[in-house]
Amino acid sequence: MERFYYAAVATFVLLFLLHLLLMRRKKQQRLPPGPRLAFPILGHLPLLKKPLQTSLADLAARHGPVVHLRLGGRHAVVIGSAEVAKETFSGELDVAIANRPHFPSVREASFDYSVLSVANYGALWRTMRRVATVNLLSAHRVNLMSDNVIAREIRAMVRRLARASAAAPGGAARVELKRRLFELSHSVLMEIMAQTRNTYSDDADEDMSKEARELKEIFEEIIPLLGVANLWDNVPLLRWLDVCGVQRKLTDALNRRNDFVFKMIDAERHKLKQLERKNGEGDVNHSDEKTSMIGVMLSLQKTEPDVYTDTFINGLVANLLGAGTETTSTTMEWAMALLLNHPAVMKKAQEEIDSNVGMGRLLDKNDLPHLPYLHCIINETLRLYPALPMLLAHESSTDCKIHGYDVPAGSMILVNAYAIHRDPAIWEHPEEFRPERFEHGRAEGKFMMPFGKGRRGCPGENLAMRTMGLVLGVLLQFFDWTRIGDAEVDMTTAAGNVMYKADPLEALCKPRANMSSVLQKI
Ligand code: HEM
Repeated sequence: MERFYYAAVATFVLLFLLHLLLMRRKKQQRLPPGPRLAFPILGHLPLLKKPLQTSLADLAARHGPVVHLRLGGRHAVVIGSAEVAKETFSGELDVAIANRPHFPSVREASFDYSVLSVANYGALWRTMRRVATVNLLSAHRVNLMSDNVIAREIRAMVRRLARASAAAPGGAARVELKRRLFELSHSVLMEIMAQTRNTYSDDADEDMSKEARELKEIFEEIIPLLGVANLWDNVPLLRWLDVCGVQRKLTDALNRRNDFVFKMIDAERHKLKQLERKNGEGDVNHSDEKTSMIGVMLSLQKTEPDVYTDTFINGLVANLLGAGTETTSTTMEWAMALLLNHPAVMKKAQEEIDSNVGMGRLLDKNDLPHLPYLHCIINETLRLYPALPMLLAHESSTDCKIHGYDVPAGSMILVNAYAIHRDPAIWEHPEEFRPERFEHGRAEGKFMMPFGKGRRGCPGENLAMRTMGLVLGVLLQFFDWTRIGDAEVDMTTAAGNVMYKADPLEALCKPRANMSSVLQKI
């Protein structure tokens, strides 16, 4: 009994000393400044308004370029200036903040955090990143894809728009640009992943292959559920009670997504086997333009089956489709909205295309380097409306220092790209759409980060820039676009991780008179 008594006292004293040590360490820490008022359990969460990027920009205006918050039980550090962002994404600090925060809803959607965009910095992430950047999204593969997969989808879109215009009164069709651009981006990525149009010999005039449409519908179910699940990420009670059956619905939709992608992998495997039987195994080139991304990964599976499992392939396919579709289509939607509100800019871009490409053929990838003004329009759109205004959240794996402040291990790092791109100290008239600010290298040295920076920066930048250049270029080359009615397009942003336009964009589209002969041939 006496022994038990001494052991209990010793444990108590030890715990007390440990507590004192931790408190002392905490006092010694120099955390970044932040709001004093914090709520029990929720911390500063109730102070954050939507959209998050403007609410956090307001906090930065009060507390400075590095702000400390408590979000639920986590430390969070918000970076709001180009200078601090540059420092954060370089050298050792870039490594120290290269993890991703883990949330229960993300775990459900990501095979236990084993997909590229949410995996922690480590061996698995490195393998996925290498496969994505070297084998799937490299400049070489993007070049190969531009002439076939991407060009084919763009031609189909031009044909559909021309038909819709021909059938419309006055030859000008009312077009839901948001939906069209989303479907085009999704379809391009689906074709890159699995070439479903070829496999299932769909009518090339259909908006999307049967598979692309089905997967799009599953994604459309999952995304709002993840939005609702954000709440239970911070309030576990809601998760345990499974309010409104969100958990059940999410699990069901994710299972269907996984089954669907596994079926796509099987179909691609079957296609490759047939090809190998026909041509002899050694004679099938897995890196040519005809091989889909799934095909490339299946060839890697042959040499390293333990690494490139079907689950690995499934995770990467779902991740790239999810990460690439909304971002690319939303950026193009913003670009078209800006052009509709600035007809002189649209005209200047059309004149550039007419004089460099001519009127006898469809613009292609080789024309893009000769269309600098189009490039300026895309850059200016990315500056004003970065699709991921807060990037993706990072997490520090060790204690580190940002801008002289202590950042404890496990802190969430949020970077306000939206605020950085609109900093009046760097950009003249930052709220205005002025593509000319990028002309003749005028913006050289000015810091922008629409694709993030450092190790976790976007691996799809090449593909996104190529797709956006080709799609916007062709839309301007073939059609005149006008607003519906006299009012300016409303540029209000919706709340969310992706910066959507609150009102889906619609416009009137009419084939340009001098392009009719080329239109017949497409
Ligand atoms: C305009 C289009 C796009 C924009 C603005 C964009 C932007 C971004 C940003 C800001 C990040 C986060 C960077 C960070 O956390 O520091 C990111 C990550 C990522 N993006 Fe993109 N992206 C675009 C298109 C694409 C495309 C087409 C793909 C692939 C098909 C893609 C795949 C990814 C992946 C896999 C990640 C996670 C990388 C990692 O965690 O290592 N993105 N993107």
